[in-house]
Amino acid sequence: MAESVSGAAGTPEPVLSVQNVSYWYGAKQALDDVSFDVYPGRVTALLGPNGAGKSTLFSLITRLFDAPTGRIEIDGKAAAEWGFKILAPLGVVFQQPTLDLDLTVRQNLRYFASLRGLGRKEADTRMEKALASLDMAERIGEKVRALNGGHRRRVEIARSLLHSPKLLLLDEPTIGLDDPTRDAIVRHIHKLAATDNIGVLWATHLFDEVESEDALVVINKGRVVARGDVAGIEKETGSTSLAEAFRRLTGDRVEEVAV
Ligand SMILES: Nc1ncnc2c1ncn2[C@@H]1O[C@H](COP(=O)(O)OP(=O)(O)OP(=O)(O)O)[C@@H](O)[C@H]1O
Repeated sequence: MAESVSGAAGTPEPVLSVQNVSYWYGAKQALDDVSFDVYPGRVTALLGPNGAGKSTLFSLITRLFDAPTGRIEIDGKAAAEWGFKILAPLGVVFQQPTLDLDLTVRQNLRYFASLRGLGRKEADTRMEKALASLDMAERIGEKVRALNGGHRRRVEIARSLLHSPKLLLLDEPTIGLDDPTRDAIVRHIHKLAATDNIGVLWATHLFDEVESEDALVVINKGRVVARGDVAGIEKETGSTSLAEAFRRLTGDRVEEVAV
């Protein structure tokens, strides 16, 4: 299998590098020798069915869990080198919403900004910009409880961007959203990756959220079963669509694919 999702001359350094990571919950192995890189300015889709190990991987990258084997580097440095600043380069949107429903959008974002050490003036400027880019500027004074699911997700995405992260981690961010809202979020994140040069790791089990220009890591039962670009993976699996490739790769007879 190729060693990285890209490899062309002039490729920038990865903003996230996951190298030979395995993880066990007691006797149950959740990840088995997982390796891949995420590059700035591009979305890397981490595609896998339920139970594949995507959330476990996110917990390791964000240091909720310690990886007993392998190495994870963010912006060229392992956790020990980052020390207490480990979360500085990371923006995270978890699967479960974490906004305070009884606070306004502004209060939620200000609270998070102060946790990240941003001053009030700078926080307000950044929050207005992030909300405007998500078409949410006029909702800033509303309580989160009054927003629908799609708008709450947009607020969470805006919050994850306040401190200008280099790496954005999204764990199934469109769960429970209708198709138009889902499409809008997918489009926005792709645009954001390119314009702000952010490396995005997007975990999903929905292959239609993957765009043709994305880097792709397919994970199944804790193992990376394909890694590369979408067209290459379709070709290597003898498939005419990503849906077909995904079915082949995550069916009972899983084979490794080098692209
Ligand atoms: N706390 C835990 N204790 C034991 N096994 C666990 C625990 N959490 C997850 N697992 C198992 O580890 C494997 C990977 O789970 P994980 O939640 O990382 O997958 P996932 O791809 O994120 O799936 P989902 O989208 O359903 O959350 C699964 O087999 C799951 O049952």
